[in-house]
Amino acid sequence: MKLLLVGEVRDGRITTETAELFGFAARLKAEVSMALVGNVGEFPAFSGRLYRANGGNEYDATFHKRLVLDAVERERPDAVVFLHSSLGWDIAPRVAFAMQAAQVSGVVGLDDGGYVVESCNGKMRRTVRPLTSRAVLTIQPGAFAPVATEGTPELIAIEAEPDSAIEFLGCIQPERGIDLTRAGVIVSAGRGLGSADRVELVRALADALGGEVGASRPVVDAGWLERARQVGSSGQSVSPSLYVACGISGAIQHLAGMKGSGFVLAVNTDRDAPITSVADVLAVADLAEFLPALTAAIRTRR
Ligand SMILES: Cc1cc2nc3c(=O)[nH]c(=O)nc-3n(C[C@H](O)[C@H](O)[C@H](O)COP(=O)(O)OP(=O)(O)OC[C@H]3O[C@@H](n4cnc5c(N)ncnc54)[C@H](O)[C@@H]3O)c2cc1C
Repeated sequence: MKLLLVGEVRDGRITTETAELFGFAARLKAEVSMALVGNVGEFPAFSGRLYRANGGNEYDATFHKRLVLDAVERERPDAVVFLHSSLGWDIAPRVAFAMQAAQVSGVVGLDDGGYVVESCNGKMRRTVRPLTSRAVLTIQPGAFAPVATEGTPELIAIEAEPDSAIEFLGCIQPERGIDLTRAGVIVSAGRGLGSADRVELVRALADALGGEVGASRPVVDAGWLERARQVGSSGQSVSPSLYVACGISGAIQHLAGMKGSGFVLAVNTDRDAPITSVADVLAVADLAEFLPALTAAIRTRR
């Protein structure tokens, strides 16, 4: 199987998630080439063809799509693989349409010759198989472990007319108010809290442990905590020595941001919640009872 991986460049560097594309390819034992758009100082180490275009630092869907299609034309892969990122989910359908190829979005696993994708907001999984001879895939960050690759790629320039219907006006930098990446202890709030006032239970435990408060995305979307506290693929990636997940199911997008944690305590009423796959200890309990009891026990020992 031949895969054309579409790497990503941010701030002049290849993103760390790009290595997960190689992890996906390794699981399929596929032959790989890569397309890369943007000015970078160094290239990924692998043996294969690297189709690259300088410029294109300001994202433009039409231009990027044409560059990827130029690489597709030259490489003729069985599948084009993007990350399921804001770039991937914008360009992949355009490339799939141009190739008249099936598209499978947000792949989290491989099963029996098919691709596993999540549905119902991560509560279910489906396995699908493209019926076209070629396919376009996006893979969920965090789903495939990055692999170390080596070698020197053969560089091939790709080109396209920068002919767009959209003018780039500027970027808004995200708020960088709260840096969870350096926290030694993080106590994170999940939707299982049930209501905004229960955030205080999480905050009290974080204070008792001398740690920071984190959150899953629904908690942030509900406005219970600031967006800068979100942990996960579209939030911060953290690696504290202790991570306490309170009422968090363990969706792959959340695990992507916290699986580098040292010791993981999960508090959940569901003993089969996916968070058990990364938890060192699972307390099967109602957090409304468990968190105050744990906080009080820690305070008495200090
Ligand atoms: C493109 C994309 C990017 C995303 N990025 C992120 C991201 O960066 N971070 C992120 O977190 N999510 C992200 N998500 C959302 C993600 O898919 C999940 O929907 C989300 O992580 C679920 O949050 P949760 O675990 O808090 O809620 P749920 O999945 O609803 O889980 C709630 C948990 O609480 C437990 N529970 C309920 N009541 C109690 C109680 N009283 N006591 C104890 N436990 C209880 C339940 O058993 C359940 O396991 C993203 C989704 C997409 C599509």
